[in-house]
Amino acid sequence: MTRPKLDPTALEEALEKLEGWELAEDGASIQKRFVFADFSEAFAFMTRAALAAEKLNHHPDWSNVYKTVDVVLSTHDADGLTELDLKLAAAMNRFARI
Ligand SMILES: C[C@H](O)[C@H](O)[C@H]1CNC2=NC(N)=NC(=O)C2=N1
Repeated sequence: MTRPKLDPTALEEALEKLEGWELAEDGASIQKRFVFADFSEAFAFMTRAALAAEKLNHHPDWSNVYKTVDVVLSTHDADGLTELDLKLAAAMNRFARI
């Protein structure tokens, strides 16, 4: 099911509450760099995030180098940002704090 794109005001408000997330240069995705204590912590985060992504049927574009995970979220089906990106971003912030 494709969700509607967020309007710019709703997006701005949501981003204020999502610590560390910012609008990417393309304006159609949000991004955050997570830096962990070591690779093991980074990979544990990715495992949790991957399970949450599967549950939401909404998947991150991400890369991992050692203890750093760079994440870009967008809704490819909608060519932009939807509620699903905010949900996954919030879940990732929770997992990064465990
Ligand atoms: C067919 C399947 O439901 C879709 O391709 C889903 C899968 N995961 C997805 N993930 C993301 N980030 N955006 C999508 O549009 C998307 N679509």
